[in-house]
Amino acid sequence: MKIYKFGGASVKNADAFRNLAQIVQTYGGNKQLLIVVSAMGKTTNALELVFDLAYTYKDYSEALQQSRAYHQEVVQALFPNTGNPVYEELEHLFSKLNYSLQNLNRQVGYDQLYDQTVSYGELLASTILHHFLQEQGLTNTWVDSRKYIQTDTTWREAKIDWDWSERLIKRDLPTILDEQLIVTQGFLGGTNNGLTTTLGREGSDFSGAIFAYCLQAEAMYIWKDVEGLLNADPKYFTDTVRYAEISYQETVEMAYYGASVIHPKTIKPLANRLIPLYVKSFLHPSGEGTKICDCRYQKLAPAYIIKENQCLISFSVKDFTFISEKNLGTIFNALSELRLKINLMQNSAISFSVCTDWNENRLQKLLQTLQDQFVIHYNTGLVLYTIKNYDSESLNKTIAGKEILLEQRTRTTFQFVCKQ
Ligand SMILES: Nc1ncnc2c1ncn2[C@@H]1O[C@H](COP(=O)(O)OP(=O)(O)O)[C@@H](O)[C@H]1O
Ligand SMILES: N[C@@H](CC(=O)OP(=O)(O)O)C(=O)O
Repeated sequence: MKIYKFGGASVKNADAFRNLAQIVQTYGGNKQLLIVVSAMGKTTNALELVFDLAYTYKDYSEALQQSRAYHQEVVQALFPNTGNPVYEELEHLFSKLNYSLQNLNRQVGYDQLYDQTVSYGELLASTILHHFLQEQGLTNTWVDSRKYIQTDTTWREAKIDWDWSERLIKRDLPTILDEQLIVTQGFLGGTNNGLTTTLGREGSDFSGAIFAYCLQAEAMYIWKDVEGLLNADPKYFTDTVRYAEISYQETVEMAYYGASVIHPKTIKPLANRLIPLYVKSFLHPSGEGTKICDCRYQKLAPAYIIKENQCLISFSVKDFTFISEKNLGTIFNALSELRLKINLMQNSAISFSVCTDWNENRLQKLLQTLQDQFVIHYNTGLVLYTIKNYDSESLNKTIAGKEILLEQRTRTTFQFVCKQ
């Protein structure tokens, strides 16, 4: 069996849904295929905004109505028969969402309520897709991924209970797949007492990999708006090269450094069971794409990765003693507690610097926690550049004209932080 994962761009409007159905029809077959779908377009961002307004007692009705109208417009274009059950299900989901926004139990905290809200994006998209494929003669079962991907309660970044999820998935899904397709949601998990969790932003690729791992799929395909895994993001670079084949290890490093085409957690479950991952274009589905697998090759074209919106924080001890392992332990603990991920770090005799994603709220908390022990300076509005498999040409071309605040290199990887 295979996994197909379609992200927000693949379901951003009615034509995108039609194109998706065509891909499933042509390449996917009518069984032994599990389809993971994300929220339509930028719906998750829109729901984040709705939730923020509701949580802070502001009027969210217009923002929610915009999202509702967006979904209604797509449904009206896809289902000329207004008697189709999708209409009622869409209304039901929006009523439930509105009800829960009106009755937020703020005592449980922001993050838990966030998950109960933004998860509607995937519930809506998968409901529409289920009915649309059904209409196209692609018989399928809508599966609630929250009942199968079991997690802890680390809201917004839930940790998977692999054994339990595998047992549940293996118990129910293969029998369905023997007969027909499955449509399910990316990004979502569930706790053992029935609450919704999310797996981290852009986490639908990871959901696909979880299903692939548990079902021991023969392959997973992620359908994107690019020709495959390229050596740079075409939004920033013009002369990109597609990798025809690339290793799990190389890909996981690219994703970790910030190549946003694949969620960093996607590779491990696939690599553990040697399941190949294909990155394919939903715009040119017959194109070769990229195969990510356990492979060896001579030399890859340099890969350029950009991570924007970075913050460089430096900690110095107050009494000119050296930065010790004990100091570092204190800093790491605080960063970990606040879920501030280190993208790059460097230490000197009396100071230690880290580059993290910019998050004002978390940074303020970090300052509160550590300012008694360290002198802390920070710069915001920065970019982290990484060149993997660099050579002098790629390096000189990239650093030209940039004001570098910090740089680091190994034999294969060159990284630097500079102003935006
Ligand atoms: N190395 C890369 N190769 C290809 N695309 C990349 C790369 N790095 C970043 N991207 C970006 O990833 C985007 C596709 O990923 P994403 O928008 O997350 O897809 P979706 O949300 O539809 O799953 C592309 O449009 C491209 O701009
Ligand atoms: N909809 C979620 C999950 C996701 O992975 O989306 P996409 O596959 O479109 O990146 C988000 O935007 O975070």
